[in-house]
Amino acid sequence: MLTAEDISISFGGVPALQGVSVTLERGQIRGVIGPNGSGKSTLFNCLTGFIRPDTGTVAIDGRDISTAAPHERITLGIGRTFQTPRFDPKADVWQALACGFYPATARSITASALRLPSARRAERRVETGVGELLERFNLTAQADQPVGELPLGTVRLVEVARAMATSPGFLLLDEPAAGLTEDEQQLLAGQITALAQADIGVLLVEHNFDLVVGLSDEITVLANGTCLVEGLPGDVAADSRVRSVYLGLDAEEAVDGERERQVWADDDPARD
Ligand SMILES: Nc1ncnc2c1ncn2[C@@H]1O[C@H](COP(=O)(O)OP(=O)(O)OP(=O)(O)O)[C@@H](O)[C@H]1O
Repeated sequence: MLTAEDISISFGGVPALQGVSVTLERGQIRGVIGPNGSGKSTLFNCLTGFIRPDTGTVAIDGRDISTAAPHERITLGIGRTFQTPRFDPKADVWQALACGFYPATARSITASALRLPSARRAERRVETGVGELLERFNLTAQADQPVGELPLGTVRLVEVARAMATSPGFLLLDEPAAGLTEDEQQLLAGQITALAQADIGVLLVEHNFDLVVGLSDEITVLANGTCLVEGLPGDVAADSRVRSVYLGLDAEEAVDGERERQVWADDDPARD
């Protein structure tokens, strides 16, 4: 289990997070939502090691990783994507995915230059791994296409696939649906569900409330740097505090909206 416990951090004396705790189990999808400035990205960055909280701990299966650097957390099993996908636009999909294997296959320049057996074995592992990712994420047809020429929905899939190169136990997605069309969101939702079915814990920091409600097993709602509500999607959607702080809906609208979402989720073959 990935846990963040009692995380607090201030910027210039202004609190961004105050005593926030979250857990993420393998196979679970946890949505993290909240208004702008509520602390979602800060929490994400504390989990991935880009920010060190003033107080609180981050742990995997009880092992404290609070002082581990971002690249160390990748090797410890935390994969991540970025709000704005980070790729060389000229790299093709195959090359973009191959980059994801770097933390696990780094060899010395000398070994590569001399074509030592260890370097050749590492190259073969990357080739096999990229082939598997292309297949798993239905990207084989785009393998030779430059990332910069792909639609945003496909780019985000490539990013998720790249994060899976290190076989993380936990995958943290930072606003993965931003800028996607409805169809692209559905495709992404199907892939996220499949990841959880493969026993990967997925943390979904996302503005798209409907997507989070449709996908998550549990939702954490942040407001003003604190955990406002945590619970099942239906309960969160109907919670009066969430409605007033986040949704701006009245009680009936929120409950009706949740019923509609439930029908949508039940009809969605991607969730089978
Ligand atoms: N590096 C920083 N320096 C100063 N203040 C920061 C920094 N990062 C975040 N903050 C502040 O911390 C608070 C939480 O910001 P954060 O970006 O975590 O919120 P968020 O919920 O992710 O917002 P959004 O939905 O707009 O991305 C905000 O008041 C923000 O201005």
